[in-house]
Amino acid sequence: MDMQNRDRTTPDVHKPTQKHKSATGLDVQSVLNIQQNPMVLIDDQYRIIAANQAYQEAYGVQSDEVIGRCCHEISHHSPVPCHMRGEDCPHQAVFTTGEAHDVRHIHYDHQNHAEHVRIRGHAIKDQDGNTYLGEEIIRLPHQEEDITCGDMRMVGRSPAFMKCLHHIEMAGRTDASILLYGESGVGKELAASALHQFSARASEAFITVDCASLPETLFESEILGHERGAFTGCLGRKRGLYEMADRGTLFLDEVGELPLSMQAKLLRVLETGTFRRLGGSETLHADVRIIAATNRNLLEMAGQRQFREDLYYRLAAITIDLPPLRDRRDDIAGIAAVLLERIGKSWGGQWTLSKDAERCLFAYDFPGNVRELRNILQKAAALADGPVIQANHLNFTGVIPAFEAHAAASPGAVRDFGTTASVTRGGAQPDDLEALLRQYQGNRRRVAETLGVSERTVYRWLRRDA
Ligand SMILES: Nc1ncnc2c1ncn2[C@@H]1O[C@H](COP(=O)(O)OP(=O)(O)OP(=O)(O)O)[C@@H](O)[C@H]1O
Repeated sequence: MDMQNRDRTTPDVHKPTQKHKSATGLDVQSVLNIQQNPMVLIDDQYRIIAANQAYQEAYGVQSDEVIGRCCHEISHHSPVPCHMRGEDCPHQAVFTTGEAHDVRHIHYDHQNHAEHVRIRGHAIKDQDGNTYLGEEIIRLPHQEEDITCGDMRMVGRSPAFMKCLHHIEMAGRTDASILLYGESGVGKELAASALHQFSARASEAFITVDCASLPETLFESEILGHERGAFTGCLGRKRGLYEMADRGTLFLDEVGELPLSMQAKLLRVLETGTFRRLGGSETLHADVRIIAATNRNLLEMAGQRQFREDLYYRLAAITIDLPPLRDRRDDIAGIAAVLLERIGKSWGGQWTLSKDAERCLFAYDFPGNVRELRNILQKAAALADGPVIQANHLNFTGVIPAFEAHAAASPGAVRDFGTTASVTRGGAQPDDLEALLRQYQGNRRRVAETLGVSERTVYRWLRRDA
């Protein structure tokens, strides 16, 4: 907290340490001091009752400067509790359920520097039965702030993203199957890789199966492998992707695109962990953790008999939703900066965004999410005649960014491409693919219908572009 700038009008509440001491017969301060991590005790009105020595040292404050102040004022510099700003609030959780609650937050120190922290909230009772929140704050080293997957970083600081990151971190530590939900380009593959990084399998293989582009005829040989001579033209023995993921993770991307016949075969393998290579007689076993991703509602598909319900439950022990970029606009500038850094490295240049360009991006709805942001930035960097990208370098291909739309009194207006877009049946990718995706809010099925091609073809075009 910025102690210099703190709100001096905050009511001077009772000094609860004394009250608490007499109720429990213990000196709360010295009990908290045993804890090596920063720790605070908070009452049901969000007021800090006590802060341990580690907390005072970490945040450069004296305990009498924080006692009686609201926790959200101190750690978030916010006049309202964090759940009112869309965050996962340990105070709300502990006082509602009485259960311990872990979250990942961004806190601000006394110099207003943001830092990533993990918070463990515990319910603590006094002798009169009153509940308090004991909050242990685990400060994350700088390098753990963004999750790194190879040379990629999962960037974001918005409440929605922090919530999602926390779920990824927690779920990653289990060995359960995980189903990632999210629109196209939202970062599902990156999240799958982060889940693997968090798991005990991190040093083993992470194998991706692109379910949308895997031809039905090759499913068995690709997933299960084959023996020499298993089919015409098959010269050697090959291990399948499932076997290659042994002791590691198999990521089933776009699992909703799997035809029913393949779903049955996949389920059989996942249920038993055993398989036979095509043309082989030996039963083999692999220990594989499954992560799957989709942008489709698999339960709805199950209702329409397009997806096997038993496979759904096998895949979705834990489900994690990845929020679309328009629901975490505060992340746009940070992600754009990282993407421009990446573009600069691979193209040998350096680009930044002008304030106007940043505002423009902030106002845009990004139906294609982070992938679309990356494409827009690539085009802008190519168009810019200097190191600064201006608003007029950003090409939104027919979609009016919300702030311009407000001026035009037609928010979110989209150019109507109708069904007359330059249709390509199966061959080269049509020029209007991106525009159609925007028009249909990333719904690839509708784009495919409009273009008269299969969803898989649309998917393949997108992958080629990625
Ligand atoms: N939080 C993020 N920070 C930085 N880059 C990101 C983030 N999320 C996604 N990206 C980048 O955006 C691009 C698209 O991400 P990714 O392929 O993981 O999306 P997806 O949801 O799997 O898409 P699809 O559904 O089309 O397969 C990638 O280049 C990825 O590195």
